[in-house]
Amino acid sequence: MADLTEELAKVKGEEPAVPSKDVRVHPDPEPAKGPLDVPTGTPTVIVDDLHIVYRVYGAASESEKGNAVNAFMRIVKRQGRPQMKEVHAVKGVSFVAYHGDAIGVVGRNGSGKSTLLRAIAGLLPPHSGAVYTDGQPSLLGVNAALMRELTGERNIILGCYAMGMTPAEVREKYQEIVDFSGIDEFVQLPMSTYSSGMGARLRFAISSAKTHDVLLIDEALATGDREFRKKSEQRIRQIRESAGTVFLVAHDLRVIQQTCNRVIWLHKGKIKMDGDPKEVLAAYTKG
Ligand SMILES: Nc1ncnc2c1ncn2[C@@H]1O[C@H](COP(=O)(O)OP(=O)(O)OP(=O)(O)O)[C@@H](O)[C@H]1O
Repeated sequence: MADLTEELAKVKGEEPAVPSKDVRVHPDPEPAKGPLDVPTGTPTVIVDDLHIVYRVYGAASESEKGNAVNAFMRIVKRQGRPQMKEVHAVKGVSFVAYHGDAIGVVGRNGSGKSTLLRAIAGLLPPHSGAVYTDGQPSLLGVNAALMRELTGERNIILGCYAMGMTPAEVREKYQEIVDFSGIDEFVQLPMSTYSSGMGARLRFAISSAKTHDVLLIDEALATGDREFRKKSEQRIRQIRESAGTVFLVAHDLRVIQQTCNRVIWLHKGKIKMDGDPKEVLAAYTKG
């Protein structure tokens, strides 16, 4: 900890302030009734007829895929492979998320879940349509991008700064992050020595140490063990209770069932179902 204090003092050049609490003001006047009540607050995320299209340059089009004649003709005609392929990953998705919502996003591989989350985080521009958010959305694993060659300790400090915390807040949260991640003495070692599960746990611990308006979690809990999953679910509930909004992509439907009050089922880039977790997950598992 002495190391950390020095680090902080060096960076800021100031005396530690009284630990500050993360004070947030929400326009939602309605108090949360309980951890799993369906909220009726004000919207935090509005997705309006969103379309996301990836452009892949140099990709083979359907008609020339694996076709030796086409490849030969291209060589004869001295054509390179200038084709541009478009992947229409999200096709006209619309929904509104509210304060206190924890929304599970399910769907088969390639159905557009990660693309949707990245678009809500503002990392992908809409081809058409729009995403409106109240507050800063944070995509877990990107906003707190960690550096493999640095120690866990330094990554915690940098990750917290990257999320906009003050030195006082970093100092206040540091031990809690280490304890939550369960990486113990590994915190002093470079992240390159961590297992993927340890890295994922540290990322989740850092990202969720801050109260987020909109927290987007993409499969980040998948590599954790049972105990860590339980802790993470508890943490997600806390975020919900403080009236943040959580989006959770997970292939493990139990995690979604236990954490979310609403589920969106994406199928080939479109919403197939949006509603109560029990109903949506029952329909999804049926086929
Ligand atoms: N960077 C990219 N460039 C081109 N196409 C992409 C890119 N990322 C994703 N895609 C395509 O967009 C579609 C949706 O992908 P996406 O990763 O959002 O699906 P997903 O539901 O999250 O899948 P998974 O469950 O496998 O993680 C897929 O057809 C995928 O091939």
